[in-house]
Amino acid sequence: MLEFDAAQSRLAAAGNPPSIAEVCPLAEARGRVLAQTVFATCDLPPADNSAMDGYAIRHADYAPGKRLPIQQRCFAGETPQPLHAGKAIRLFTGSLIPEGADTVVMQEDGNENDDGFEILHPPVQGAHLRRRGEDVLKGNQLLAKGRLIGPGEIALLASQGYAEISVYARLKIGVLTTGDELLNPGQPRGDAQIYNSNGPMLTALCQDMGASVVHCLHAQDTAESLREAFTVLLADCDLVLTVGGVSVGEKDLVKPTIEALGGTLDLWRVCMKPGKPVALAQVQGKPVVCLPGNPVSAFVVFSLLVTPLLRTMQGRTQVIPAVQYGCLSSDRRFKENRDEFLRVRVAYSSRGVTLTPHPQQGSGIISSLPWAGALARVAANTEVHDGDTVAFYDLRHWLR
Ligand SMILES: Nc1nc2c(c(=O)[nH]1)N[C@H]1C(S)=C(S)[C@@H](COP(=O)(O)OP(=O)(O)OC[C@H]3O[C@@H](n4cnc5c(N)ncnc54)[C@H](O)[C@@H]3O)O[C@H]1N2
Ligand code: MOO
Repeated sequence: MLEFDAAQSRLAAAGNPPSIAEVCPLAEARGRVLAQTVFATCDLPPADNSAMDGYAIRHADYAPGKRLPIQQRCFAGETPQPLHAGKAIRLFTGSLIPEGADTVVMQEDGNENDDGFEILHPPVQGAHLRRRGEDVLKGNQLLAKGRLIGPGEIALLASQGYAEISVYARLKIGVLTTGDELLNPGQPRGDAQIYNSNGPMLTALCQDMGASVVHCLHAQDTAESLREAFTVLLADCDLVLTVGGVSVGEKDLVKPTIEALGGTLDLWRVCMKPGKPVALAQVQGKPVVCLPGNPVSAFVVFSLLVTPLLRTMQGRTQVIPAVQYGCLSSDRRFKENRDEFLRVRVAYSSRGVTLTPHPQQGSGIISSLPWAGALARVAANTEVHDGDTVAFYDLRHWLR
């Protein structure tokens, strides 16, 4: 059997980073991946400015009980006059600091009348100033190529005046489901049929990762139907994910079909539960990953084994998210001869992280999927019980 971590590294390396970049408006860049390292175009803030609504003074002008006449009222966006000795300039949060001023006094720390501003508490020199360049210096690196763009990255890029940005082309994925027992939601169902849930699930998982699902096809369990579907998927997509039909059953035709298309396929027995049968193929220069058909197995294999490959192919530099640790809370004991990935709920408290497993851990229990927030790992041949520390994979990190 192939160790779980070895399978994960092998899959992470099974595809190439993208070579095509495109220009994307910043407003549409969330979830895209930077194709260029970005540098600061200006100091940030671009000039010294006030962090408070208050008064700009020279610190040396302060004396208890003294009033400083107001020389100017200067709003954010206006240009202040140079500050005269013995005067104060009224300013607001974001107002530029006048030349000659070295301190801002908050309005709450004094009072203003027609004779000027009286300061009630001795001010600290340099207080409430936001210095030019204290955030970012012009020319410094802002964000590295390969970075996933989220709201924070967008804020930083916008603050530097970037209206558009170079990102990698979206990864194009094709999903292929197999099995004659399956039918699409919306159709009337016969007794021996079940609805295809893996197709919509994998589509949504890929979309959450920022990829584009170009096709989600269903093939009947015949060589011809499979070959037809593969031909379309390989022509239009960078990566193909198939689900079902790769284990040991008599109708498992995925492997021969891939071989007939000139591909090579390695069928792995990964030391993980759920998710033992996983195959990796290269067909016409494109990776094809075959996931086990049981819905939970497909979900777990996608989350932990396939997402690193997606991130590699998206050009992201961080392809394996962090693994965290928490304390198991369960009246059951767990022990398997494969590494077991339990669907758990995660609770954070001042005492630490608690992981509560779903009561049903079978690989067909679809109702556990919207319930779970993480996958907790129980090492093979190791018994764990209530209170034990185990590794867990938080799906908020692993599925983005
Ligand atoms: N004799 C053995 N039988 C099985 C073994 C084994 O080692 N020896 N492994 C079991 C494990 S573990 C898994 S996982 C499955 C994997 O089988 P396949 O990947 O070939 O998948 P299928 O047989 O096609 O389907 C399995 C199961 O999942 C349902 N399914 C498939 N596709 C969908 C879909 N799109 N939507 C909803 N449900 C789907 C399918 O109806 C089956 O119930 O093999 C075990 N058997
Ligand atoms: O590997 Mo199967 O995926 O245990 O259900």
